[in-house]
Amino acid sequence: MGRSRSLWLLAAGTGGLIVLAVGFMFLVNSAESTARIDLAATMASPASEARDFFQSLEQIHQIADAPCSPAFVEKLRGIVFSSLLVDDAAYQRDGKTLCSGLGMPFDQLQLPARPDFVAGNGWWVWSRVSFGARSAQTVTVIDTGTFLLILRPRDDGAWPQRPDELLSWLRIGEHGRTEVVFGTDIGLTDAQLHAARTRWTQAGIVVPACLPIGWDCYTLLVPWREIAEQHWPLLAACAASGAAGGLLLVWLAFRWMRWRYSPGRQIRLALDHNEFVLRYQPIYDAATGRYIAAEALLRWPQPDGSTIAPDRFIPVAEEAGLIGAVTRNVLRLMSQDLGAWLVQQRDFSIEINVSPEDLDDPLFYGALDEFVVGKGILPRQISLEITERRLIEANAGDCTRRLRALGYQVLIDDFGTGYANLDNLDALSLDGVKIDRSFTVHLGDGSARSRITQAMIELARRLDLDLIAEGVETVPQMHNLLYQNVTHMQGFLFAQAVSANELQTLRPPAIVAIRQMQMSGWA
Ligand SMILES: Nc1nc2c(ncn2[C@@H]2O[C@@H]3COP(=O)(O)O[C@H]4[C@@H](O)[C@H](n5cnc6c(=O)[nH]c(N)nc65)O[C@@H]4COP(=O)(O)O[C@H]3[C@H]2O)c(=O)[nH]1
Repeated sequence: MGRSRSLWLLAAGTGGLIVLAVGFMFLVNSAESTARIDLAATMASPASEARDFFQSLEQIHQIADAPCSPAFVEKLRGIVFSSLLVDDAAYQRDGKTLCSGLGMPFDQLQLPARPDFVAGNGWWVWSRVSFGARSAQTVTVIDTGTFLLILRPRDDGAWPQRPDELLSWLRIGEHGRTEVVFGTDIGLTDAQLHAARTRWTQAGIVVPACLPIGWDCYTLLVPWREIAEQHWPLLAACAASGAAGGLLLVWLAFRWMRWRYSPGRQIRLALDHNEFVLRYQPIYDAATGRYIAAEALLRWPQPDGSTIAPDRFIPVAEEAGLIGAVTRNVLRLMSQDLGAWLVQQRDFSIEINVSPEDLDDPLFYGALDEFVVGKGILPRQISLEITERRLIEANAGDCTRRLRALGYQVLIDDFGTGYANLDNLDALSLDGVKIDRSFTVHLGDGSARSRITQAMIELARRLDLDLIAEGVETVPQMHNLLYQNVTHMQGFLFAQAVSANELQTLRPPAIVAIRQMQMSGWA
């Protein structure tokens, strides 16, 4: 996945979550403001009722006429008429009602002997009192000592029964101050209320609201269900985008983890940290009795002292598109290790494994210029080995011709394992072939493979190709090769892959020297 695509997906995922968060904040905000408006509206009604009540009471107290005189009753009636809350008011002395604004028969009031409760200033309050004659209607009666006031029942008929409930609607303060308190407080402290901070609880959003000076603060619980019901389309959209964003991010995180710990990335890091090293396996020329070349073989040392073989990481590098970088790294290491030495040893060459992808990669040609020509190494001192099957698949004739024109040698690696026929080999323009170990191992054992090897050697010779036998492990194998005039050999019989320093001081093993003497008769 491309980097810019990942960034887009990351942005989309984060965007989804932001939409969810913003949408959710919006919902909460809207629920909050709705709740505050509701609160204010709910407050306004009992507050105005309370104000109306006290205003009426004050006006009654201010009537200067003689109690129950026609003028007094006239004024009382006027006050009662203009009040929304007070149904009637009566003057009483020594527990007896003497007159009332509307002339209501107060003796028909069925007031129980004990009031429902006594307010802070000593007023007696009866709630849900009914008239004897009109029992259907219930009212609240407040006895202030001098006056009796009949309060109209609320529209919803919900006059509370208990003093604390009544107080929750209409509290008569000690100094005549009107306070309205709702019973919705669900456990906020005064400090919390005054900070007016919205709280999220399991049940819903708790919205605190305080009325202007002198008024108490209230809380209102807006249940989640209510919020969801009111804003479900927005909620659904937010939830969908949030879920999509979340999934996208989880998926991206998963991909990132896979990338982070992928073998491809480990190889990239190993290249960046210069962790790879080269070992060189010498190639022996039985005709001259000397090592004439060496194959550069990559190794990946691990912190625990072990080494990862190229068979394991080269295919991964190819799959991850890193083989070009690996090959350039090999060229760099080789020129570092042996550049100066190769300038002294003009007859010695190094074989480098390259991948068909390298052949039309301009960076590869740049690396050849930099690490071969640029270090004074002659191009003919470098042989480029390409696996037979891959070379045919890549149809790389033009590239091999170009490389040979530049002076490099081109060899087919693992010859015999692919399907090169005469035409292929001719079209590829090669310098030589390396007989694969799987054939060398059967040399001289009379098997079909052994006969095929003979045929391959014949074929290469007819095409005038150099021959190198890989994987020579035993003296009979060496004999057999010499018998067939194959003199260039590579294998554990001669040497394993060694460091650059060891390569420069390596002597052919004794067994080879002895056999070489015998061989000189056959060659
Ligand atoms: N049993 C046995 N094995 C022998 C004998 N003589 C040589 N070998 C092993 O055979 C392999 C020869 O290299 P290859 O065929 O090019 O096969 C190489 C080559 O295809 C690839 N490779 C190694 N280095 C590079 C590199 O730098 N670039 C690329 N693209 N491929 C590389 O990895 C393969 C394996 O490399 P190595 O593990 O180093 O294994 C080497 C070498 O150690 C022998 O007598 N007996």
